[in-house]
Amino acid sequence: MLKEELLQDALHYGKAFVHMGQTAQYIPELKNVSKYYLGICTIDMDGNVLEAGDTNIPFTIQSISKLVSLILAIRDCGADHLFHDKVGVEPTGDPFNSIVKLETKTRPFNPFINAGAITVASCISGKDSDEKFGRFLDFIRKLCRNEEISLNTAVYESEKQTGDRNRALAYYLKASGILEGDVEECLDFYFKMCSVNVTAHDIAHMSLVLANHGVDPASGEILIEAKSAKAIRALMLTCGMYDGSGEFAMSVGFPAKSGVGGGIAVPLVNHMGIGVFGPALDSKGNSLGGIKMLEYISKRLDYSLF
Ligand SMILES: NC(=O)CC[C@H](N)C(=O)O
Repeated sequence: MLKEELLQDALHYGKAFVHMGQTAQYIPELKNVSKYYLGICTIDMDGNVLEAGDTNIPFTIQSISKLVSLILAIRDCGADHLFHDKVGVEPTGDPFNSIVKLETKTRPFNPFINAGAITVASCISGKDSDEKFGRFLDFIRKLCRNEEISLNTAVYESEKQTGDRNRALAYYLKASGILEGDVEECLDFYFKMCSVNVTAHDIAHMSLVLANHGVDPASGEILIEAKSAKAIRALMLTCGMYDGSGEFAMSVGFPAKSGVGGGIAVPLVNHMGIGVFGPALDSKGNSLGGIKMLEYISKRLDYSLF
């Protein structure tokens, strides 16, 4: 049984590693965040919340937003079209912002690397970036059960100003015929969705919905089709921690999705949702303290998918 004491122990364990990581250096606004924050929140199927550390500090969702945009894109253009014509479902073994495979393969390997997520963003319905982002916000507020979720304008502007690598990926995808529509509108939406402020508690709730096959256990509302929730959990396991996914599967054994803001979302099927925040990142862009806390919990509970 998971108890708050165990989360406190995990926090204590994770904190010992934080000094070895650093905040995302390529996004100026994220560079300035203190790397010493660390927190973990769990919510079970009955709505019981356990927390330790910095669970109410807002941070930008970054790549965890790729879960939300993927659900919307599946809804808007269908899983068959999306996974057949636009993005694959295979891990790359390359960093999240890599461009190297775009020339040899027609579609991005998976929806979680930046090239894949930018493609997915282009598949979401909406006449422009504002309309797409409005739909994104409505949906993430439901997934997190928090009406207050909003854009961190400073981070959005910082990303937009410095996102030339993402711009390069997007224009390459446009030239290959994978990305359709206006590239700048698509990128604007992508930068916005990555720059939404959330807390570890919000991420725990989103993970809970994924763990409960797409249904919000509190309201009974179906937010994600069960089939999509299953596909997304599978993709989280194989690609959610980028080129660190294999190691994470071995050491922790849970499906997870990280973001360079320091968040990790972990849905434990039929059990609970976990949300982690720790902005000190490892060399792959995953939360260092966050991974250590999850490793600790997985070992102490002897709970892993494998
Ligand atoms: N891994 C991440 O969280 C990357 C997201 C970030 N917004 C980027 O595009 O580079």
